[in-house]
Amino acid sequence: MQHYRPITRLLKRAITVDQHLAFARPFTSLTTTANKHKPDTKKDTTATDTLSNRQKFNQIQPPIKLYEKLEKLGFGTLLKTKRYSGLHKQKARRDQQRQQYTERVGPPPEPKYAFPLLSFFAGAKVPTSFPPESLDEIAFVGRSNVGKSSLINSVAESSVVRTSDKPGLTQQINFYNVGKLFHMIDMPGYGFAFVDDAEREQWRELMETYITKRKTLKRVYVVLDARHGVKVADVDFFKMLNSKQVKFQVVLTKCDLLVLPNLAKRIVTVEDHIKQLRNAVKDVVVVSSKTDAGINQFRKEMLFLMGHLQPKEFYQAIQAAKDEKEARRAKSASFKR
Ligand SMILES: Nc1nc2c(ncn2[C@@H]2O[C@H](COP(=O)(O)OP(=O)(O)OP(=O)(O)O)[C@@H](O)[C@H]2O)c(=O)[nH]1
Ligand SMILES: [Mg+2]
Repeated sequence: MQHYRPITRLLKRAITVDQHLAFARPFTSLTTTANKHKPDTKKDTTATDTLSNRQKFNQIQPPIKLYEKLEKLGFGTLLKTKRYSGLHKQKARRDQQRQQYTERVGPPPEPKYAFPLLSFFAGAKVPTSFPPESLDEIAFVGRSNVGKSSLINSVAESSVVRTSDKPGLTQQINFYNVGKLFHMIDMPGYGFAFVDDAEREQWRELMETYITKRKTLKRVYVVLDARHGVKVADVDFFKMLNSKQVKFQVVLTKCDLLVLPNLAKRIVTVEDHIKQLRNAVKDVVVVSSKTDAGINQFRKEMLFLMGHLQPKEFYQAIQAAKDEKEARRAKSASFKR
């Protein structure tokens, strides 16, 4: 009889935790269909417990709003299949309402936001080589090979930052100057398996010192590969940032490699992970450095965060000047021919 006591206690705890989660979830989409029907029965808890992670992932029902946001950012469209017919009906209704609104007010023009020229100005392997604190800073961290360096290139429309398809390319903290507005910081990847323990510990200490001691650091972007989502190393890093009271936001990259429904489900799972962390920004950034989907919006958010977002007309004028220059060049090229 003594052997069964701890197990029963554990089971009871599992049930209360599951019930707590079911009620704490802000979206109905977060509850899997299994616990949606009967959230508070003992039988049902064991049914969800037996589901594999893949099955739980497949059962997530992201809200229509999320699909609409992703379509607008350029991550493809929802297939017109029977499976998504309910969502399509909801969408058609909302489209009609929106059309009526734009007929009255006119469509909102979204300019192309731009960063000034990106340049490398310092690299640090030890904390003593950090450059002096001057402009505000944004840092990009994440596991190796998730696409941190590519993301910096993409937002700055640059090729200054070195990238590679082999993990572990960035091995020091690199500081980049964005015009003379602010700095972007590229970090080595954490949880990298191919370096020895001593080196991994040295990188961890270096990153932790930078993140916790740097007064000019305004935001840490934790980059995740959208295909893999949150891994154990990421959870540890989230906890570290949260305990040190460092404000951070999750960026899902390589989103071009997922179909739209899976991308929406991935976002829901990531939001589920960070919702309890006080220092996490609840909005998840979704981008692809390859197709540039979501990059313009991300650029706008960063400019706003750094206090350098100009009125829309500023960017519209830059774009108009660029288009004019391009048209003139095309005209003279055709004339020469
Ligand atoms: N399809 C796709 N590939 C990407 C994207 N972003 C990065 N990659 C690829 O992912 C690989 C790794 O990119 P990096 O930017 O070097 O990754 P990192 O996180 O800086 O890696 P470490 O410096 O090793 O920590 C490269 O082959 C990139 O071309 C993306 O949005 N979509
Ligand atoms: Mg890198």
